[in-house]
Formats: sequence, C-alpha cells, structure tokens
Amino acid sequence: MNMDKKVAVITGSGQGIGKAIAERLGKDGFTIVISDVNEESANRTSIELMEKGIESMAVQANVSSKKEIENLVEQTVEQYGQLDVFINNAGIDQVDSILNISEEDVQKIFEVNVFGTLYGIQAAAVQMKKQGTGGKIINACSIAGHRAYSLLGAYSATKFAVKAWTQAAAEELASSKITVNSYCPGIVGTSMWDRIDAGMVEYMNLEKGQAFEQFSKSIALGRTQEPEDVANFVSFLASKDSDYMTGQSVLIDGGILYG
Ligand SMILES: NC(=O)c1ccc[n+]([C@@H]2O[C@H](COP(=O)([O-])OP(=O)(O)OC[C@H]3O[C@@H](n4cnc5c(N)ncnc54)[C@H](O)[C@@H]3O)[C@@H](O)[C@H]2O)c1
Ligand SMILES: CC(=O)[C@H](C)O
Repeated sequence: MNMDKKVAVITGSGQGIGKAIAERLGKDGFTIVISDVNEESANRTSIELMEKGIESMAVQANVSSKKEIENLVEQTVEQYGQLDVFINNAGIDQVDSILNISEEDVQKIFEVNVFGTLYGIQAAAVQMKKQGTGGKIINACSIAGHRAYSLLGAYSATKFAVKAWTQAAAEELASSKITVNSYCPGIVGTSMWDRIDAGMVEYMNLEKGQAFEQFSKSIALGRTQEPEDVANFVSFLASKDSDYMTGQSVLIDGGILYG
C-alpha cells in the first residue's frame, strides 16, 4: 500500500459512467474503491482495474442504506488509511407521467438518488473532517437537474435535490476545506438510456431507439455523450486544479442547455 496515493470511492461504478470515472481516476494515480449494489459487476470492474495496474478493491453497498455507506467508508479507511475523494455517482431512472406515478416509485427513486447522495456526503464529510486533510465530494446531477423533462418528472426532481445538497454542503463544509461539486451530463449511451428509451417509446408509441434519437438531436456538438466525456470532467473536479471551486453543478452535455 502506498500512503502517498490519494484514495477515491465511486458509488455505482460497476458499469456505465461510474466505471469510466474509476478508470480515469485510476489512470490519474488514485487508488480506487469500486462500489456498487451489484456485487458481481463491482468485483469484475475492480479486477479489470487491477489488471491495468491500478490499485483497487470492491465493496458491495446499496447507497439507499446509510449503514452500508458508512461501512463503505470504514472499509476504505481500514484498507487504505484515508479517503480523499468521494463520488456519489449511483443513480436510477424512472419514466412515468406526473398523473400516473405511484407513491412507491417516488419513494424508491428518492431513496437512491436523494437519500443516497446525502448519506454519501455525510459519511465522506465525517471521515474527511476526522482526517483534517480536506477533501472533494462530487455528485452526479444531470441536465435534468437544470430543467425538468416530461415523463422524467420524478427523476428530474431528484436531480434538482442533488443540486440543493451540493450547494448547502459546499457552504457548510468549506471551513473544513472540503469542496462539493456536481457533474451534469446530457445524453450518455449507457444502460440508463436503454431503459429510458424503452419507457418513453412505450408512452409515445415510437420505435425502439427513437426517444434516444429525438433527445440526441438537441446536442449542439452533434454526437451523443460517451461515459469518458463525463470522466474527463470529473478528473478535473477530483484534482487540485478545482481547489477554488465549490457548490457548482456544471453542465457537461455537448451543448444542450446553456447557463
Ligand atoms: N446516462 C445518462 O445519460 C446520464 C445523464 C445524466 C446523469 N446521469 C447520472 O449518472 C449516474 C450514472 O448513470 P449511468 O448512465 O452510468 O447509469 P447505469 O444504470 O448505467 O449505471 C448505474 C450504476 O449504479 C448502480 N446502482 C443502481 N442503484 C444503486 C444503489 N441503490 N446503490 C449502489 N449502486 C446502485 C447500478 O448497479 C449501476 O452499476 C446516475 O446518477 C445518473 O442519474 C446519467
Ligand atoms: C438520464 C439523464 O439524466 C438525462 C436526461 O439524459
């Protein structure tokens, strides 16, 4: 174990954007803790990183359990002695109309996207304050945290909440030299968009892939986003170069929304 190396935890990093962030931060020199509710994908991704020469371990954790997130931080510190960057990347989607959405579904998406992000901020901040070394907490927001989309009402509400956590936590933790920022991707071709497309085409009577295609037309740069496009920006947020930035939820969407 190299105690000079910084340690980053990424939730929901068994696949998709989280996995790309893990790979990028590993290349940047971080020791990486892969965490996911899906134990198999977490283990597989961690092994892939180690095969690339990146120091890594996997911890299965469901972000909607405060206890499991506290345990994730404990295991990280037990293994590597410190926590420098905590990325609340895990999130789930949901496609439904405002009139149809059920209490159970709203509860479920808020438990993961809103409560889960809060538990991550809390557990990471407690450890970083104990260390007295400062740190960086980074959250997954979205274009849907800047404007709400029809059929994505509950999802959008959760991402507005992530933006609120980011601002409040940034103010409260600044005196401990802990910064809190969010990345707000646009349309990234992961399994999340496969599910959103499937849900939307059913509602709108379209063919498979057409909802993704229609949304993608709004991207000024003319291509959909790769997980690596997001990871490149998160690399900056996790680095010293972002030290003077806090409380921001930054659009990284190829030019869909401006502001
Ligand atoms: N894909 C996009 O276009 C897009 C755009 C903007 C924001 N985002 C956000 O980026 C993040 C990652 O999205 P993605 O596209 O990679 O999604 P994805 O569905 O491909 O991957 C999400 C990962 O999170 C894990 N996960 C789900 N629920 C969990 C829980 N309760 N606890 C721990 N892990 C859990 C899944 O097992 C999976 O590995 C999400 O927060 C999402 O809202 C995605
Ligand atoms: C999934 C997501 O956050 C946007 C709407 O693409």
